[in-house]
Amino acid sequence: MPSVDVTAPPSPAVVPQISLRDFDARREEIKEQLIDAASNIGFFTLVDHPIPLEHVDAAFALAERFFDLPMDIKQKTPWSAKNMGFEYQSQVRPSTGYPDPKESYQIGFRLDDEAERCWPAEEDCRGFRKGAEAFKSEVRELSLKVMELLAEGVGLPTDTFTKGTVPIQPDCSDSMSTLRMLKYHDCSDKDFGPDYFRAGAHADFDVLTLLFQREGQDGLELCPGRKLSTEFGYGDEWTPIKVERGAIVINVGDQLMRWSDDRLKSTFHRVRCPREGEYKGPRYSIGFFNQATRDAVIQGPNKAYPKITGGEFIAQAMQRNFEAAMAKKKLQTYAISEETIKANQGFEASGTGLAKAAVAVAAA
Ligand SMILES: O=C(O)CCC(=O)C(=O)O
Ligand SMILES: [Fe+2]
Repeated sequence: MPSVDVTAPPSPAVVPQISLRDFDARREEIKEQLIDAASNIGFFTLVDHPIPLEHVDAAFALAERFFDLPMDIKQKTPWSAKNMGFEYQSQVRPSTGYPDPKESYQIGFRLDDEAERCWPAEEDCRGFRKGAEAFKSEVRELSLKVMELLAEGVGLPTDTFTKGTVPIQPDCSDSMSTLRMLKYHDCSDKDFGPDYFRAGAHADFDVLTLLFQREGQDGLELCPGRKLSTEFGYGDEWTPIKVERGAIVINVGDQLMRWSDDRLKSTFHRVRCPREGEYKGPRYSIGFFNQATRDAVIQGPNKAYPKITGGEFIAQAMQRNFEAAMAKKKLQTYAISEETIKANQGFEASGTGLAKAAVAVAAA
């Protein structure tokens, strides 16, 4: 009998590309392709979608305009626990134990005073709010289409995920969904070695993530969860997702995995640092995170898990992440700099709520 070599590394995953061409006529076919990709790998790219390239370029230009501002101006709109505002090197991943070397600015859907104060003043960043709002709406519009097909495909009412992420009208105060502009720091003249990541391995907490990347700024890699044979995939084979102009990378998050009774897979991914000979300048990306509203009740068609609200789900995920980050204490690979600690001072809350964890671990 032939023996099976269990030590052989798994073969790299193939990330399916799905075209939305002739959407109305091909709706059923596209639904099947989405379900197939989401069930088998949890990641796919979307092409022939309605978002014009110029709009994506304009959104990246806005992101650059914002991130180029002096730190004290950016800190006028600090991140709030409602998932909006600016943070700097404060997102600690349990897989690494150090904060991702990046900064980000998040835009939510809430319409209250707290949301209002998260916007940079017009005189600080001309045209930012108008442009970012327009892009956010456009991306949300597209994500609705995808989420409707995914809901039908797993046997739930069409509007389950769309109603459960951003209530359409009129009150969005419950929303945790967010458009997030990201800038990973310049790595020129630095050599971090193979164990240092721009974004440490993680799975997203949300329902569905849409990610825009820029050509020449690669680094995103994925490792489907079922192939993870070691903690966070160290030593496993990771599949790079090369940036392709116009293609949007989409992935299933943990909330959708639970909402589909684990049929759709939330897959581990990470952003590696550039290697010698590769472009080492900053990397920009823009993610749209469809997150369940605080009160949305998450339960799959076969009721494989008890009901949980979006709010409870996130609270539990944050707690797990916090504990894992504390347990990891891997800060020997990366000492939090004075600059980071100073930059985070005065923040009411920061990053994913894990900044305190970072500082606490640094002090331990
Ligand atoms: O910036 C990227 O390419 C990936 C970002 C990501 O995975 C995240 O923010 O959850
Ligand atoms: Fe992610």
